[in-house]
Amino acid sequence: MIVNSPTRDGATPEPETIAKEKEFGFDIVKETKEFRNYENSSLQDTVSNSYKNSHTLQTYEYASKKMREYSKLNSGIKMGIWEAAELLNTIIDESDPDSDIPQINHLLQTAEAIRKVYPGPEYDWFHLTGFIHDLGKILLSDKFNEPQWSVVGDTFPLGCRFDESNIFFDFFKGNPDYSDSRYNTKNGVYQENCGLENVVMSWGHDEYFYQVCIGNNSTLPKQALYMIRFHSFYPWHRHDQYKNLTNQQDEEMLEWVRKFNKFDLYSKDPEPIDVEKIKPYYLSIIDKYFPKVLNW
Ligand SMILES: OC1[C@H](O)C(O)[C@H](O)[C@@H](O)[C@@H]1O
Ligand SMILES: [Fe+2]
Ligand SMILES: [Fe+2]
Repeated sequence: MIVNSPTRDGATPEPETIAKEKEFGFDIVKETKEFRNYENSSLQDTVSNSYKNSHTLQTYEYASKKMREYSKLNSGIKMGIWEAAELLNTIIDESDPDSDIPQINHLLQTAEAIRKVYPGPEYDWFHLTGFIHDLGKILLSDKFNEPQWSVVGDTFPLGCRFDESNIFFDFFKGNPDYSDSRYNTKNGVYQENCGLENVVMSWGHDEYFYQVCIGNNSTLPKQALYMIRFHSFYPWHRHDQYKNLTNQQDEEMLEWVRKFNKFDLYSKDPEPIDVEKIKPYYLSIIDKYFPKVLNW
C-alpha cells in the first residue's frame, strides 16, 4: 500500500520518498496476513483479555477523571526522555498481537524505520516522534502501576456511541456507558464536528504522553503531537469513522497520523536493535525538542 506522503508543509511528495517507502516494503499483503491479527494469533488469549477489560471498564467518567488527574503532571516524578525510555526495557504490552519483546525495541525500530525513509535533518522531529510515541506506557511501570487496560490498546471516543469498527466491539456491551442514554447516541455529549481536542478518548498511553509533551512545553510540531495523541485511534485513521466529531484541523492532520501508522506497525520485528549505537543521535534530538528534565 503506497499512501500519498505529503512533505512537512503539505506539498506533493518527492518521487524519491515514494520509492523509498516501496523499497522499505509497506505492502497491504503483509498488513492483512501478518499484522493486527485479532482472531487467532499465538497471543490471542492475552490480547482478548486485555480488550475485554478495557472495553468494559473504560467509561466516560473514568477517562475524564484520569485525564484531570494526570494532566496536572504532579506525580512528583522528574526525569528526562531517555530515562523514561529505559523504563520501558522490561515492559510488555499485552494488547499487542504483533510483539512480545520489551517496548524500547519497538520505539527504536519505529524511529529507525522513519529515518530510513525520511533521512533529512528537516525530519528530525519525525524520527523523534517515532522514538517517543509509546513512552506513555511507563504508566505500566512500578512508578505508576496502572493496569494494562488503562494504558494500552486501540483508543476510542467516550461519551458517544461505540462504533462497530472498533476491534472486539462486542466487549463494549458490558460497558455501563453502552446502555446509558446520555452516551449512546451518535453525537452523545458532543456538538457535531466539535474537534477531537474536545473529545474524551479512552484513557491510555497516547493521551497521557500528549499531556506530558504539552505540559513540559515541548517544541515538537503539530503533526508530531497528533501522531502521539491519536496513533491508536484506528477507527478514525484506518476506518474513517467518527467523522461527526472531527473538525478541519483533524482532517488536515489525518494524513500525517496515517503516514506515521505505517512505521509504527510494519517496523515490528523480533530482532532487537543495537541501542548503544544509535543512542547519541537520539539524545541530540531529544535535547532540541524537550527540556532536560520533565514533570510526569
Ligand atoms: O498504539 C497501540 C499500541 O501501542 C499497542 O501496542 C497496541 O496493541 C495497539 O492496539 C495500539 O493501537
Ligand atoms: Fe501506541
Ligand atoms: Fe507503537
